[in-house]
Amino acid sequence: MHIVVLGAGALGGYFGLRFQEAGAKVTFLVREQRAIQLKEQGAVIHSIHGDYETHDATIVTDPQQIEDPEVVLISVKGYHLQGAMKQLRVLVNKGAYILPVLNGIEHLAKLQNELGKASILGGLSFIIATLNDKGHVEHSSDFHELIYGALEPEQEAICSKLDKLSNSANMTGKNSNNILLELWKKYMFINAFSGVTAAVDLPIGMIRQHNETFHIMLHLLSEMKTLANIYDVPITEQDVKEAWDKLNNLHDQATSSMHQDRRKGLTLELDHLHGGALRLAGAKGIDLPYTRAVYGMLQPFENLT
Ligand SMILES: NC(=O)C1=CN([C@@H]2O[C@H](COP(=O)(O)OP(=O)(O)OC[C@H]3O[C@@H](n4cnc5c(N)ncnc54)[C@H](OP(=O)(O)O)[C@@H]3O)[C@@H](O)[C@H]2O)C=CC1
Ligand SMILES: CC(C)(CO)C(=O)C(=O)O
Repeated sequence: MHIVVLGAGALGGYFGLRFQEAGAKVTFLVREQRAIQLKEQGAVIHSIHGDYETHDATIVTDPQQIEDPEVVLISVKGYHLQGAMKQLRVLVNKGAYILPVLNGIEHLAKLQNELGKASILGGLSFIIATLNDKGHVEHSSDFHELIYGALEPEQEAICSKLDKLSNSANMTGKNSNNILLELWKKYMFINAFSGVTAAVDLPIGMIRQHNETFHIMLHLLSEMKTLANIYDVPITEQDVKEAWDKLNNLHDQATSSMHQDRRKGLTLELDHLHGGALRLAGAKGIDLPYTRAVYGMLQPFENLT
């Protein structure tokens, strides 16, 4: 199977290399600086599930060079999605399906509108990974789950093929028959987890020691449930409870990619995540006060670079 990874950062680097390790053909479509770094430093995963390293990854900067792409795993940050659209269009025209694994929800409609519904699969991931100063992937969670699923019936065959590959790789793969619901559950979770960890600049363990602070996460979960329900996505109280249990059980040092970005002074995905939720709420005439407050607290840190 030929997988193209567009956005060979923490997430794309991790899953792309796991696919390569499992024997798939993988092409990393990157920008110039990242191409230089990957060629100089190698493509490397450090992980509690086993390290992997290669110095002969296929790295290209021009999508025209890619032949017979089957699935494009796109793992850029929300604020870079529009900039990648031209490259994606070239790959769709060559017959590829697009598997976005960004957090959030707004990107799905954007991709479907620009590239057509038939080409866009649903996808998300549970993993805690970041790039170190050599551009190597540092994976620190015991989970490394990639979830994908058909948004249109004719996409089921490619999802099955991807599932077979994922299940032979060093990762947890899941072919979901309700990927939209999974996406919204993840969106609910991430807005609570990333919002508070990034706003107070602390990992989950310290937050749990302060009841009032920790409970802001519960309010955020609840607002995201309300929003999902307004959009006819049947997130239940049980789903909120499961997300809350998860927040209670993460290891003390666990934190969000948005918080890691804040620590590094990088641009935050704030507009894509919390901003997106506020836009969706506004379109239905409701407000999300906790989400708005977290959004306001994080805005000064959104674009420091
Ligand atoms: N990291 C994590 O643990 C998790 C992240 N996520 C989500 O996954 C998504 C990606 O996050 P993450 O991997 O952490 O982000 P990173 O910043 O580590 O990686 C994003 C990569 O995208 C590249 N990129 C941006 N635009 C383009 C382009 N036009 N062409 C080629 N490459 C491009 C960047 O390259 P360049 O170096 O050129 O800027 C960068 O390497 C986000 O939506 C995040 O919320 C979800 C679950 C967990
Ligand atoms: C919550 C987590 C760590 C799960 O994958 C995540 O998606 C993120 O921080 O971006």
